[in-house]
This record gives sequence, C-alpha cells and structure tokens, in this order.
Amino acid sequence: MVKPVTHVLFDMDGLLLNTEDLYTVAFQNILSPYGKEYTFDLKLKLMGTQSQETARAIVSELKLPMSPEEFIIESKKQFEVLFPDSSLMPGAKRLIEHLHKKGIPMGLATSSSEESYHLKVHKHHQEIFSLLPFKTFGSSDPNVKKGKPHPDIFIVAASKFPDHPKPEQCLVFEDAVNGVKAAKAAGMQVVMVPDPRVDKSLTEEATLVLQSLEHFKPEIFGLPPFED
Ligand SMILES: O=c1[nH]cc([C@@H]2O[C@H](COP(=O)(O)O)[C@@H](O)[C@H]2O)c(=O)[nH]1
Ligand SMILES: [Mg+2]
Repeated sequence: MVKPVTHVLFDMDGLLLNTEDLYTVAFQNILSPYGKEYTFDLKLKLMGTQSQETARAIVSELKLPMSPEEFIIESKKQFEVLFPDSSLMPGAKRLIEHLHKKGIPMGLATSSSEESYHLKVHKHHQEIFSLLPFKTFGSSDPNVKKGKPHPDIFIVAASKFPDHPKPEQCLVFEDAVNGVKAAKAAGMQVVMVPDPRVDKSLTEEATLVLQSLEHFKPEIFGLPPFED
C-alpha cells in the first residue's frame, strides 16, 4: 500500500545523472590493459557502495595486480576526465523544479564523495542541485558508517531536514538495488528507476518501479501534481 509523504530524498548516480554509465567506462578503462571485464553482475553488487569498498571489491574479485589505493588513484584520473560532462537523466530537472516550486523539502543522499559530487555537478548542473539544499555524501560523511544496502545514509539524510520527519514521511528515489534495500531498511518508501538490465526479481522490494522519472505522478504519494 502506498502512503502519502511530505519529504523527498534523491540518489544521484544513475538516478539524477547518467554517471552510472560513466563509472562503467571509467572502470573498464582501468581494467582493459589487464584483459579484465567490468561485468554488469559485478557492477550490480557495487552500485551504491562507498568508494573504498568499491575499490577493494574490484581488486579482489578480478584479482588485479594493484592495491585498492592504487585503484582509487587510477579511478580519480578517469573521473576527472569523464564526470564533468555528465548529463541529467530524463525527467530529473522537471521533477526537481516542480517539487521545489511547491515547497516540498528535498535532499540528496549519494554514496559518492563530496569531491566526486563537485566533479559531476560543478560544470553543468549547479543550478538544479542547488534546489536540493540538504546533502549527504556517503563516502565522505563520518556519520554514514556503512554504505548502501545499509540504512545509515538515508537516516543521516533525513535528520538534516530542519523539521526532522519520520522515516515514513520520506520518499526515496533510487536506481540501484542496494539503494532500494537501504531505503527500505531505513523505513522509507522507494520509487525505483532501475537500469533496464536489472532483473525484475531484484526490483520487488521497491514501492513503485518506473522506466523513467518522466513517468512519475507525484499525487500517488500525496505530493502536488504536475500542472502542465
Ligand atoms: O559501477 C559502479 N557504480 C557506482 C559505484 C559506487 O556507487 C557510488 C554511487 O552511489 P549512489 O548511486 O548512491 O550515488 C559511487 O561512489 C561508487 O563508489 C560502484 O561501486 N560501481
Ligand atoms: Mg544510484
């Protein structure tokens, strides 16, 4: 059953920005010289995790001849080239602008670091992200002890709203299976917009599954409807 909400929390990578595709390119660029492949199965396990965890898992799963620290250094070089030209996902701008106009409190709950956030947002997307005033960076925030699928990030993100909403008042938007699990574990409802390669059986925990943010109808969750 769907219940009305008052506050909204957005994931970033793969939900608001096309940066999941860019992570795939970045990691594959590092792996190709070693003849290794960043498969979607491995990606699925890592989407939404904290960056240290990501590096450790890739190095160990693919038996790379480098340390996780070296992998992080190589990743940063790739990110500096790829992230500044990230694009907004379809429907993201319209939805955020609409909820802002209607005075709905909104926050960002991304597992990426603050440094990585700036690379992704600084050049093209500052205006739209300024409409999400309450931001939590899971790989930089000491209060986020464990990455998604653990609930920490959404609990910390909700605590930043000045009126301290209860978890059931918050609606989370996520693309990743780990993100949906994290939001549910925090006691929140979740709209999932998964990568089309995600098996349907892995989307069942979400409150609602959409192909695109463009299909979201705010009134389903008691939020003001679009007027155009
Ligand atoms: O292919 C991947 N994409 C994304 C991640 C991780 O997911 C985080 C982004 O998560 P979110 O969707 O919560 O912003 C990144 O910081 C990165 O560590 C990953 O490990 N592998
Ligand atoms: Mg995501």
